[in-house]
Formats: sequence, C-alpha cells, structure tokens
Amino acid sequence: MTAQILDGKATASAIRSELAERVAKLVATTGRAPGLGTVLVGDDPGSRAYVGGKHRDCAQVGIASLRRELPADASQQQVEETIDELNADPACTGYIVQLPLPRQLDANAVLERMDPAKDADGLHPVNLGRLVLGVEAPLPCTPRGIVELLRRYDVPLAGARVCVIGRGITVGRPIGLLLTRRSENATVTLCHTGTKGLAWHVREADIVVAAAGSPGLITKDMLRPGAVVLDVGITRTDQGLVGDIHPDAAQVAGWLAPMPGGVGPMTRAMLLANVVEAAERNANAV
Ligand SMILES: Nc1nc2c(c(=O)[nH]1)N[C@@H](CN(C=O)c1ccc(C(=O)N[C@@H](CCC(=O)O)C(=O)O)cc1)CN2
Repeated sequence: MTAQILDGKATASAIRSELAERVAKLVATTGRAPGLGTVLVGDDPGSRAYVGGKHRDCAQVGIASLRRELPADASQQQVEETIDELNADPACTGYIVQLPLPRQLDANAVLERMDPAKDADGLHPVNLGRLVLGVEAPLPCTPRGIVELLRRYDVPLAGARVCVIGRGITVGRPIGLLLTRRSENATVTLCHTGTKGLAWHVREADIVVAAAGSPGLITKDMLRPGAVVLDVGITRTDQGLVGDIHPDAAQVAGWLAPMPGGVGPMTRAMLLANVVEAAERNANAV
C-alpha cells in the first residue's frame, strides 16, 4: 500500500482563490482592503521565510501587508510598543507575532498585550479561552488547517481516535481542543516527551498528528495500517527540511499529509482566512 496524499499545497491554493473573492467584495463594500501585520523579532532564517511567505500570500489575495521587524536583542518594551502601535492602527485588521521569540522576551506577556480582536493567530489567552468555552473566536492556524484539510478530503473525524504528538502552543494543545468540539467529535490522546509507550498510543490511532519536531520519530511499525497521518514537524538539517514522519510510513498509512506540501501551506491559508473573517466582522459591525 502507498498512502494517498492530503495535498495541502493544492487545497491552500483553492482556499486562496475563495478568499480573494471575499476580499474583492470587502473592498467593494468598505472601500478598504483588510491588512495583515507581522512582528518579526531577530533573524532566524525559518521565521523570516515564514513571514515572507505570509506576505506573498497576502499580495495574492489582495490583503495589505504591514511588516514590523525588530533586532534579535530587542527589549520587551520595544516589542510591546510595536504591539501597541498595531493595536491602534486602523489599517491593521489583524496581526501575528512570529514565534518563537528570542529567549530574553516573555512571549506570553507579548501575546496578552495584543488586542484579542486583532489576534490573527488565535493565540491570545482570551481567544484560547473562547476555544475552551466553545465560543466563536479566531482559531490557531495550524490546527484549523488540519481540520480543514481533513474536511476537504472527507476524512471522517466523528468517533475517530486521534493521537497528537507534541504539546506546543501553536499545534499540540489547541488541536486537542478543536478536535474534541461537538462539531468534530473525535477522541484525542495528547502525547509528549513524558509519554510512556508512545508507539502503543500511535498504533491505537486512526489519525496521527506528529508535531514534536523530532526528525523521523514516527516509523511505519508504529502505525495502524490505513491510518491517516499528518506531518507537522519541521527540522532544518544540513540535508534540508526533515519531518517527524519517517518516509517509510507512507507504505503503511492510508492517507498522508507530507512535509513539505501538507499542513504547512494550510497554516498559511488559515491565517488569511482569519484576517478576512475579522475584516468581515468589522464590516458587519458598522
Ligand atoms: N505566530 C506563529 N508562529 C508560528 C506558527 C504560527 O502558526 N504562528 N507556526 C510555525 C511556523 N509557521 C507559521 O508561522 C509555518 C511553518 C511552516 C509552513 C510551511 O509552509 N512549511 C512548508 C515547508 C517549509 C518550507 O518550505 O520552508 C510545508 O510544510 O510545505 C508555514 C508556516 C511556528 N511559528
């Protein structure tokens, strides 16, 4: 067996076309394009590339770009002043702070300082709290992208056993909250570095979301034959980018969202969706 591909690149491209139409409508009705702001601190090449990709996507769908860059040794105060400026800027519909931040900065304090209504990443504590409460809020982009990718390929979630590996703030923790909503109705096991018997948990799962950042962690012998496998891990090595799913896993999986070309492009598309939805909410509020 060779896994069928959950093609995030093609799906994200289709979503961008849908969003471009919604942006054109917003421009026609409000006279203004939505604006996405990004705050990039330091010069990590990966973070710089992701931010660049976000602005290229914006240009494609007609969203305006507001780029803020700070040096690697920026102080907490400098970052918070940038946050205050974007909170106050009417041209900024929503924005993100590219993570991770350099060590000297308190990322939680930065996220808390954001206006929750402008939080395009769904990572402000108020928005994460709304997710827990089941109240409408912008959703974190990678978890939302995973759910959207599975939905567009008709992969059933109701009753599915999902094993998530990784407990980070952008993927592992929020995906459990999303998938266990009544509308998705999956059962989620969240594994992490303290989990005993990882292979047992993975083998129990119908759907595996690997977001540990540990190259080749999930091997074919760990998988239930036919499982749906999503590779969210990205490690930069001298040999290039390596995912958490070992290449051999494709021999056993039923469906595979590969890295690259699976969940990553969906993350970017969902950021645009969050911005367009914020702009639509603002337009309906006036
Ligand atoms: N504020 C945030 N920071 C981070 C997030 C996030 O959602 N919000 N997620 C990641 C980085 N990220 C977006 O910011 C991101 C990661 C990967 C991709 C992507 O398209 N990956 C490609 C492969 C990488 C490449 O080609 O260079 C793929 O999977 O095809 C997009 C966005 C951490 N920080």
